[in-house]
Amino acid sequence: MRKKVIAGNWKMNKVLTEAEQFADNVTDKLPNDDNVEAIVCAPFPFLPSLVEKTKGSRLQVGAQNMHFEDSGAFTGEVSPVMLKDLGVTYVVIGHSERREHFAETDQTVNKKVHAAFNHGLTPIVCVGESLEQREANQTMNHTEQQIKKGLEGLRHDQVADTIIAYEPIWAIGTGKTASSADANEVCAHIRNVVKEMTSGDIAEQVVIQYGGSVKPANIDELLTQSDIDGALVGGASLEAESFQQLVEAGTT
Ligand SMILES: O=C[C@H](O)COP(=O)(O)O
Repeated sequence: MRKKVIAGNWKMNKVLTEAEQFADNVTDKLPNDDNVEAIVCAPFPFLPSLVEKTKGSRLQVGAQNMHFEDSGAFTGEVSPVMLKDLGVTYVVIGHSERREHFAETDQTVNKKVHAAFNHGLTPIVCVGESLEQREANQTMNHTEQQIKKGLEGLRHDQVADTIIAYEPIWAIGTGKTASSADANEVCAHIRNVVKEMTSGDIAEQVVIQYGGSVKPANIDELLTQSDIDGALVGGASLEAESFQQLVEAGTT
């Protein structure tokens, strides 16, 4: 059985004291269940403090982006070496907001995914279609291309360890969730693409999350779907109580 992975993506929210308060409220309340992984992907300035505060707890800490180079003249960027050195374990790569506002491409996603594995970080790779693409029936083809290009050149064991987040862009922060059946159909397609790229065994191991207006009220139904193994959650991950409820849902 694949474990459930519930990851909060705080995006550009909170100040340090709020981030620390969240950790203080959540760390000792998470379910003691190996079948669910709880991750919070926070802005860079909060990472050292969150890593410190979550030590020995079930809450893992992730970054929301990184550069693919180890070091160099890249003003304003953060490298995988820096994240690893801090004790960060996960990193979101290729979120649609980075693709839209910061010129992230499948090629940079691929370089970052390789860099993550080279430094012992687990990538959470985001894919998903726009409303226009969905209406033009391009959802399956678009997500397939994003997976093939984003994961190109990985060893099979690395593909197995990759977390894929399917996030239809039109469902992010809009309150519109894909129906659980529609979300599952795309996640199943993504698993099939992984199977074509690797093997049936590897495809069965890959964790595929759904993201887009997930909240405590709708997560149960999403997680009952055959190919949805967790959630990447923005807005509803910001409050400790709501995040905790989302993680609890992963235990059922
Ligand atoms: O990374 C998270 C997604 O962009 C979803 O955000 P949301 O839960 O606020 O819709």
